[in-house]
Amino acid sequence: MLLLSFGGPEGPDDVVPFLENVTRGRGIPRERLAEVGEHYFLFGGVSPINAQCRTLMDALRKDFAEQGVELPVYWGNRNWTPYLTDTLREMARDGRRRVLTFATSAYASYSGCRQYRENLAEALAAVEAEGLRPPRVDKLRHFFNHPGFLEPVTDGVVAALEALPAPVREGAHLAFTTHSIPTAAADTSGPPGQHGSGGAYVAQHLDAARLVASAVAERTGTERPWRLVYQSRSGPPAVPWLEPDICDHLETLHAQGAPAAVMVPVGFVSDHMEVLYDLDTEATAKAGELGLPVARSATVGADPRFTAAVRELVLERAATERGARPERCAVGTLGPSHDVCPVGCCPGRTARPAAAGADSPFA
Ligand SMILES: CC1=C(CCC(=O)O)c2cc3nc(cc4[nH]c(cc5[nH]c(cc1n2)c(C)c5CCC(=O)O)c(CCC(=O)O)c4C)C(CCC(=O)O)=C3C
Ligand SMILES: [Fe+2]
Repeated sequence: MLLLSFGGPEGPDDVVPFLENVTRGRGIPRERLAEVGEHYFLFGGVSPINAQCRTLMDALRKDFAEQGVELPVYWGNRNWTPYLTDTLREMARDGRRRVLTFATSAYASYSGCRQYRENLAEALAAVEAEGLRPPRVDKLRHFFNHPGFLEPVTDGVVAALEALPAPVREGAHLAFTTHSIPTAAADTSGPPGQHGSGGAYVAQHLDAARLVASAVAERTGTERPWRLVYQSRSGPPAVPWLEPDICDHLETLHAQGAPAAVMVPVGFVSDHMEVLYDLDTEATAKAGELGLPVARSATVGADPRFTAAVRELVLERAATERGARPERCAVGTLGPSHDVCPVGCCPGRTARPAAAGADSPFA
């Protein structure tokens, strides 16, 4: 198995080269880069994401060992060490012929799916160019609607509600947040023509948020108003991105007389920089100015239910690859996502080779 993640800087000297890796060819304004660099410097130039991946990898190895699943776990990142290409080279040298990728991104979209597949294709091409035989690479289906993901998220929301002062707890609103992306990218996310405006990206987030909101209502005996909102917007101001931003939403809630809010980072699997800065620092400061009590719920991290879900997805896919028809666990209205991204799924602005999909140039 290949644990594939975003990567993040591990010290002040890493910050600028990391940001250059992330934004190469992406048309991000210089001011935005300088600003995001400051977010990292505020935390000593260290993103927690790599440590979180190490913890997740250890937890997966432990889960697999305990459940008798003999499957070596490797880890590679798209934008920082350990780089994906180095990991795939190591896997090829170790004689691995088939690689199942688990990407730490739960939802469809160019940024959350195809970009990972493009980076896999680049890495495979690099390994092949070195004279090594590239392994066949597959990718696990999206896990946003797997109960092993949603249950720990729900627990986090219940705990965050308990952290709010008792008098405002009952009336607290739930603000589900995810990474904003250009509306054009959202609209075309997922298989072509399957979802309306907002595409699979918005539809999947709405399904996950609705499921968590109703599970929280069941657990606490109180129905709370909820909304899907966005964070971490980047790109030139003239390009429309998904809105409203979490900070604007907090202002709206305050103006409407909401007594409190829980910010639920349902778009992310660990408390990385987007969560630590954009929610815990920026949005929390905004709420402080407004005098609106807020709490931020935990991400799944290495919760045992989440590692068990990954194992189930691995075994399910292995069974499918052997020609069986395993049960494909999913809750909500959308059903289990496809195993193999069809041609044209989550297109980018320019056509580039992508591995682990129906249009992969690799076997
Ligand atoms: C959908 C999505 C996810 C969730 C899915 C997934 O997890 O993959 C995600 C995750 C992450 N994004 C991250 C960091 C960054 N994302 C950036 C820029 C961008 N993200 C985008 C989208 C997403 N991003 C987009 C459309 C851009 C604009 C540029 C472009 O079109 O490519 C930039 C550049 C500066 C800026 O513009 O903000 C940075 C530094 C980190 C690491 C955090 C850490 O270090 O702890 C993580 C996990
Ligand atoms: Fe991002």
